[in-house]
Amino acid sequence: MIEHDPTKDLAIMALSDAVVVYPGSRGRGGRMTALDSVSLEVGHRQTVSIVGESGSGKSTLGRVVLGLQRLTSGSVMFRGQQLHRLSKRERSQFRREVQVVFQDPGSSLNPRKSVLSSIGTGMVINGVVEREQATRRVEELLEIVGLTPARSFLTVLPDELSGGQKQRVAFARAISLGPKLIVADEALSALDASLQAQILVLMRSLQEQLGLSYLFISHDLDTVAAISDQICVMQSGRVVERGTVADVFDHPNHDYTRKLLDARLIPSF
Ligand SMILES: Nc1ncnc2c1ncn2[C@@H]1O[C@H](COP(=O)(O)OP(=O)(O)OP(=O)(O)O)[C@@H](O)[C@H]1O
Repeated sequence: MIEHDPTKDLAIMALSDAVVVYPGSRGRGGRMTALDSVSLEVGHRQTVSIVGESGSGKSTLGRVVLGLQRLTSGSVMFRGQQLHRLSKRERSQFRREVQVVFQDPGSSLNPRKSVLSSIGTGMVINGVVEREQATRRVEELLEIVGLTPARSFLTVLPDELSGGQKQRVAFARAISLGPKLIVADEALSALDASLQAQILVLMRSLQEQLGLSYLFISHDLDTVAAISDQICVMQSGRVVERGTVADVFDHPNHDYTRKLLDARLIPSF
């Protein structure tokens, strides 16, 4: 008989009335409420997108979910447990299971480290593979993210890769520790439209193959529409609208959402 695993029913990540107040906003003095009573859940194999203009609190939310920013009040739960109360063992599980891909892989990949080292070192340190198996496993990961022939990429340095290839390496590294959730913080924003489409295809395929969830942070409604199960629209630290792609695009309730939707119809020159 297959035993029921109760942790499977819990959201991977759940924020409840999350508030982050920065003590002084950069250079201007005074307090800045970057997150204001934000509640949201990311379920298994779900993509929840956070969209909003610059300064709306998206990256702060991403940092909270990654355990890099403490809440002023409210709670953040990882698999049903308060993030700041995890035991040492649970915290290391959290660090493996929640990964991030940033906008600029050029800055998150060490320019002096080969692709093999960038991906393999973390796996060996975290005990995911033995050192002797690392090369073979990195080759498998490179194949999964579409960098083939994988062997030809092992000794390559980040500067020798195109923007799209760097982002594929960033995803290979993110999946190397067996994550449940990837925070993609403007992960497509530095790419042109055709590369964005390719990375979106990759993200969906990784989601299907590995059962991943995504917290997808973006200012671009078009990429958000292509991948989301749920969209949260943020303004001034608050979630002002949430719903499926159809809800938000076809029946926006909030003026700010309508403004974002209208803005994307204006061609940029
Ligand atoms: N460490 C900090 N100290 C003080 N204020 C901060 C800090 N980090 C962010 N802020 C402020 O908090 C607000 C939210 O910032 P945040 O970076 O989360 O927004 P964002 O939507 O991700 O914007 P962007 O897309 O420009 O990164 C902004 O007004 C920002 O200036």
